[in-house]
Order: sequence, then C-alpha cells, then structure tokens
Amino acid sequence: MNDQPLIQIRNLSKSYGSKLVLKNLTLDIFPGQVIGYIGPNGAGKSTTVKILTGLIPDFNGEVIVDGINMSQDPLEIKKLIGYVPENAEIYDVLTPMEYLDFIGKLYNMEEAVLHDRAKKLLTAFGLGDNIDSRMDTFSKGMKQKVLLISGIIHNPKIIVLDEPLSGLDANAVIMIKELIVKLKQEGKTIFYCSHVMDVVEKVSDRILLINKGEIIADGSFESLKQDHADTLEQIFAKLTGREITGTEADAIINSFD
Ligand SMILES: Nc1ncnc2c1ncn2[C@@H]1O[C@H](COP(=O)(O)OP(=O)(O)OP(=O)(O)O)[C@@H](O)[C@H]1O
Repeated sequence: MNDQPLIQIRNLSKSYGSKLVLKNLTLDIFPGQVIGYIGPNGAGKSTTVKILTGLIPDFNGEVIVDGINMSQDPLEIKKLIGYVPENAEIYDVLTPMEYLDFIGKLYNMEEAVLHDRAKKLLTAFGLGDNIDSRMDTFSKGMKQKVLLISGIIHNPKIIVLDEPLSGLDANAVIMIKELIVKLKQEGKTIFYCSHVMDVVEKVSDRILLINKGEIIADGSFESLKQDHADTLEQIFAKLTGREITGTEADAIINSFD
C-alpha cells in the first residue's frame, strides 16, 4: 500500500449553532482503501461526508485530498470525488440518459465518452431497457441505481457512498458488494457509510466507528473482532453503549397497552 495518504483529515470539528457534532477528528486514508464508516443515527457520518465532498465549507481543522486543501480549492477536489448521497432527489422527469448527460457535462466529460459509458453502465445495472424512459415511472431501487451510476460516471479516484443500499433488492445488494470489490481492484478509494453491518463487514478493509462525533474504533473487521466481539453488529452495540436486550422494542409494543 502507498505510504502517502490520499485523504488527510486533521483536527476536524463542526458545530451546528452551539451543538458540536464532530469533535477533533484526525484521520489518514490511503489509496485503495475501502473504508466502512459506521455509527448510530446522528453520530456525524453524513456531516463528515458532506465536509469531505466540499458540500459543507464552514468547519474547523484541515481536510487535504490528494494534496489539495479543501479550504483553498474545493472545486479541484470535487473533480476527484464521486458522491452518492443519502436520500438524494433525482430529476425524475428526465430519462436516465438525460440525467447522466447533465451530470457528465457538469464534470466536463466529452459527449461521446459520456454517452457510451452511460449506456454501458445502465445496461450493466440492468436498466438497458429503460435508458430512454422517464424516471418518474421508476421504482426506488431503479432510481438508486441511476444515482449510483451518476456517482461513478466520471471515473473518480475516490468514491463516497452514503447508505447506497437503500431501496435495492437482494440481487442489487449482491451486485453492489461485487462492484465495491471491483472498484477497489481498479485502485479506487472508497468511503462507504452504511447501517447494513453484514455488507460493511464483508466489503471494508478498514472500519471506522463514529459515536457522538468521535471515532471510537478504527481497524480491520478482524482486528475489531479480536478486541471486542464476534459480529460487527455486536461490536457496534457494545462500543456505542447499547446492548441488544430488546427493552426498546418492548417499550414500543407496551405503548399500545
Ligand atoms: N443542517 C443541520 N442543522 C442542524 N443540525 C444538524 C444539521 N445536520 C445535521 N445536524 C445534526 O448533527 C448531528 C449529526 O448528524 P449527521 O446527519 O451527520 O448524522 P449521521 O451519523 O449521518 O446520522 P444518520 O445515521 O441518522 O444518517 C445530528 O445531531 C443532527 O441532528
């Protein structure tokens, strides 16, 4: 593995008003790593991702991507990153080809390359018959696939996926797992946020667990397992202070009494 980090995060803090949601995060991410970024709801995952992708410009600390300082040249960094946001809105009056054409042009892609690649990717994702259909008739999973394609169409060095499995069926989930492995083989660096522990466990070579704005575990699944417990779900519950006892589910059911 290359010794030079591709992403350097130094003393990163972020507040919304008086609420501190990221507390002095320091991280080095190396080329070719698949990072599984996990944590409870509200832990600060999306905030980290939005800073990393240049969407939140006001933060304290330093973010350097491929030698470029985020505070100085966020546009240059955006070219290096493909981002698939959580719960993204898609312009569904467009067809997938029109949408990808729009996205590709934002990245200044050459038209012939863009159309050829869009067609190949849509076909590979099982949407070959829907290339020119308006997306307002698409299922949630079909739209999610188009979003995923829009995140990789410009062949970025770094791919940031924020809960990319939402709405995908079991076959598509398998396909995404395989895709992450293949993208890694291509040398891509992947930052993958998810609540789906078994997928994170399988695809990540490094897992970061964030809780209340702080990284509380950082290592391969094997090393976390040795230190803590058997499954990533158990490690997650143990380190975020919630043992799985069923009391919360009981409280919900009991509220109907
Ligand atoms: N725009 C905002 N204004 C104010 N508070 C915000 C804003 N965005 C996020 N927060 C707060 O910051 C904290 C971290 O939110 P964030 O979305 O980063 O969490 P997350 O780990 O991605 O959660 P989830 O798993 O639920 O998506 C939460 O307490 C949230 O309420």
